[in-house]
Amino acid sequence: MNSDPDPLVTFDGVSLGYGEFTVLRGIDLQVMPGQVVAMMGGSGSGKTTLLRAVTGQLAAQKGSIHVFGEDMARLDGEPLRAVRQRMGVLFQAGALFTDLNVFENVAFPLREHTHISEQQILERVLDKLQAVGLRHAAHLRISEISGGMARRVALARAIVLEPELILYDEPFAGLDPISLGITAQLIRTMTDQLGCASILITHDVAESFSIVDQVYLIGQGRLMAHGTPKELSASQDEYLQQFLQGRPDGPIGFHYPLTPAFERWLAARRAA
Ligand SMILES: Nc1ncnc2c1ncn2[C@@H]1O[C@H](COP(=O)(O)OP(=O)(O)OP(=O)(O)O)[C@@H](O)[C@H]1O
Repeated sequence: MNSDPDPLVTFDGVSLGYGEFTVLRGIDLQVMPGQVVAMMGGSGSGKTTLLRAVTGQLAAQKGSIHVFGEDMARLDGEPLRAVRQRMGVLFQAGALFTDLNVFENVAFPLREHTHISEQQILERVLDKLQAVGLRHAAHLRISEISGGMARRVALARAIVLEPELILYDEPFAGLDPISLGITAQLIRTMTDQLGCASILITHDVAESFSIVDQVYLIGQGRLMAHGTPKELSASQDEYLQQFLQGRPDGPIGFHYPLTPAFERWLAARRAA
């Protein structure tokens, strides 16, 4: 009997981009149940683009993407919605509803997507708020909580449907060192408690390396490195070391790449 679990996400030779612009080429990756995986790379390297491909907002230009065993290129309408419902997504801004209190914000997906009773909603929401340390803040208005607390409410909302996969877009951005450490630990414990997998986009090497199982580093339009934090830290690769140490000079470029679209725009401007 083969007891290996199936991957939740598989990219096989994937190219991604917008129109004629290809951002990433030849991406192979796998996310297994129980794993926390970091997608890292410089600004504009394509991390958010990768996340959009996982949610099915962006189709592969080449190669194949499977999520929960489903070929994303073949899904739309109701089957695509069903796949998305198995994911929790935590966007950078968090986007809480300011006219609802903490409890109602977290209850929102349950009211939208399930038919469970008010009593069950109450228990489920309090349980998730407990997990992020905010059970006793359930009654507060969004204007009454801090930015760091708002992130945790957004996290509780992202997990309230008990997803099999959670996607985090820069969960550490703008957090003070303590909130940052708490958020990182929460991502790890949420993943372990729910038995799901988590993918996080981040620039934060120290914090993410302390909690993730796998790191994918993208740059120069491709996958530059992949491995455990320990493997990557031990690598002698110049690009990787520049990224990990945050050095300004090295093979990582600062300039946005030249594209035919820019050349056409400039030619038109000059001709005007
Ligand atoms: N909707 C879009 N249409 C066209 N180009 C886009 C679109 N979204 C992103 N891009 C381009 O794709 C490239 C990758 O962008 P992406 O947002 O994935 O980068 P990122 O790694 O998440 O960056 P950052 O860390 O700065 O948020 C950039 O060059 C960007 O200009």
